[in-house]
Amino acid sequence: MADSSSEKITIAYLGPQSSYTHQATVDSFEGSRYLLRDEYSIRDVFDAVQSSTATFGVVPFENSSNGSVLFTLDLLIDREGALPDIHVCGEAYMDVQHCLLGYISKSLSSENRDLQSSSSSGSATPTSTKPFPQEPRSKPLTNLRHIKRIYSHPQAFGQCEAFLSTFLKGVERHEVSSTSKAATIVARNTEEPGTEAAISSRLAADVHNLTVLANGIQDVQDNTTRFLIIQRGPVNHENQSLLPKKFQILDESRPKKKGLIAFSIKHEEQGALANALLVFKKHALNLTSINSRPSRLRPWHYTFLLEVEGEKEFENPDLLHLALKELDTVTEGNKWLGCWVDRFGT
Ligand SMILES: O=C(O)C(=O)C[C@]1(C(=O)O)C=C[C@@H](O)C=C1
Repeated sequence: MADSSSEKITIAYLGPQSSYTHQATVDSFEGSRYLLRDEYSIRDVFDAVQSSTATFGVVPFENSSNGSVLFTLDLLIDREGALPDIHVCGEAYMDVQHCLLGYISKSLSSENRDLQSSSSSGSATPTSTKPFPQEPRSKPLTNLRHIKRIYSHPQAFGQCEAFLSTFLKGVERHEVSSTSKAATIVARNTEEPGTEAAISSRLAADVHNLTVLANGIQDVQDNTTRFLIIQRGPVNHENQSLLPKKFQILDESRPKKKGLIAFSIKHEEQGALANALLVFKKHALNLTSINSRPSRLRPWHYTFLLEVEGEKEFENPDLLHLALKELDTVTEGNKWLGCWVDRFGT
């Protein structure tokens, strides 16, 4: 699995540099034996690992306040069969504190002592669908009246709703491939500086020379994103040595392991989903999350992505094999998508 072109082990991540995924990758793969390479999209990270141009990939998986990253779920489900060898071999958690980045408008700088824009009272506006809207956690550090467009990753927009609907209500939103991509777009617009802003990290402000117009703008203080590390081929004891020690499945300091499996069921059969879930109960694999995505085989038919945790099954491939064989009898099809060390709380 080592890259033939060099001695280094290539890690592909969702870039450009200073994305949250980049920061999670730097934290996970320390040391000179790793070469970190940014990719344009989550799909590109999967493709790089599937085609072995990278040994491992790092992608966002879910956020504690805004839920699953659908792009990643869909690529794991792999409806077109283009990513048959992708397996998850690790996870990483990162605290995500979003900032609004841009430029302070020169024409409004004299008004900046009045920190709230005149069009905002600083309170979220009640609507019929949200009669008691959440109040924003932070206030702008400067006047935001000059901002006409905001760029960010869809996940980040979802995590900053209260701030946006209070201080940047009605401002055009542009979804881009990552928060750091958003920062590069804003930094490159030299024609109308000040009219664009990005939701991105403090690190991105430093890297792209942007001003922090507001910080901590996410809806909840404790905002964590979980990232997955992916590799080509199944996770087994032999191919663990390329991973940093903290991710190696035999590291006894963290005995709890997690696993991921995709399956579909015959929806028309009564109890089909319950029967599939019972297999995991029987084999002492505790279910920790379940996601469903349209299978696109027929309308209203779903593929389920199930995350399980346990100890002995992962240590013993025969026991796991037994559980999967049993699952074969109650599902329409299933795929084991890897297992890894539980790193929650590290
Ligand atoms: O855009 C980035 O910086 C990313 O790394 C992606 C991503 C995500 O998809 O969840 C990662 C962390 C934050 O939750 C927001 C965006």
